[in-house]
Amino acid sequence: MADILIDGVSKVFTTARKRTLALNETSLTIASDEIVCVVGPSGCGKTTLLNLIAGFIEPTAGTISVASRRVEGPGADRAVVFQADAVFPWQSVGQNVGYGMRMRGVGRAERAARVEHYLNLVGLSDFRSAYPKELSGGMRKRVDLARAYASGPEVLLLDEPFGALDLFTKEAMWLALQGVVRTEPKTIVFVTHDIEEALFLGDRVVVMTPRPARVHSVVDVPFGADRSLDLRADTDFQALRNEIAHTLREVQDDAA
Ligand SMILES: Nc1ncnc2c1ncn2[C@@H]1O[C@H](COP(=O)(O)OP(=O)(O)OP(=O)(O)O)[C@@H](O)[C@H]1O
Repeated sequence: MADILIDGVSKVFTTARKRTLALNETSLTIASDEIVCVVGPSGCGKTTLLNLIAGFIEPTAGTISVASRRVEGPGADRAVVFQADAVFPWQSVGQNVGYGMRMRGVGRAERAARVEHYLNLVGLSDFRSAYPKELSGGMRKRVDLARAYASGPEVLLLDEPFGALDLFTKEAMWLALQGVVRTEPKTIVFVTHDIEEALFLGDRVVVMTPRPARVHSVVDVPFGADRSLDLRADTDFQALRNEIAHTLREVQDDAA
């Protein structure tokens, strides 16, 4: 059970020149194995929220707990995937996926089995010995995903992981992620600018206000676990997309 409790969290960044209130008393509860997608105006504080859950930075006020343990720094229970590839170019795909396990001292045989398992899950079994420069952007993203999974976290934190991919590759990644999550559910917080991506992947979509960010509203996504790309043509899907786009325009206008 890895639920996430974000309780009254504020974050102030202070530099020599200015003080920025990035998050303002934000509260949100995310259930174990739930996928919550976070959308909001650019610069509102979405990455800040993810970095706080990851434990890369500390809240100025409030607390975050994962599986009832207070977050006080990074931990093996949480893995992060960013937009930029995090693969090591000097390591093969298999070595990249096994990296976290090697660091934790997982034995060679178990490591090899788990690398195989996760490469299979993301459809990269044939590329175990390839090097990242031999892969497409989408394939490198699959390596990132397999590596995050293989490190054995309870929570996955994804910060616009598919933001740099073309539409077709992105769609393939939606299906790949959906497949992996179906096989091995995780608690996932997924930050994106793409409303369709949020609706396609999420159990709930959280709409943030402009900076300083708070949760503006939470949309329940009613499309079940097995979603095909055709879902986007569904009138209910389009109605929800329009509703979220409208809300985002509204919160931006209110702040202007
Ligand atoms: N380390 C930092 N030091 C100072 N200010 C920061 C720092 N990190 C973030 N900020 C500020 O906090 C605010 C929120 O930034 P954040 O990256 O969380 O927004 P975002 O919603 O993820 O943006 P985008 O959608 O453009 O990726 C911004 O005004 C940013 O300049």
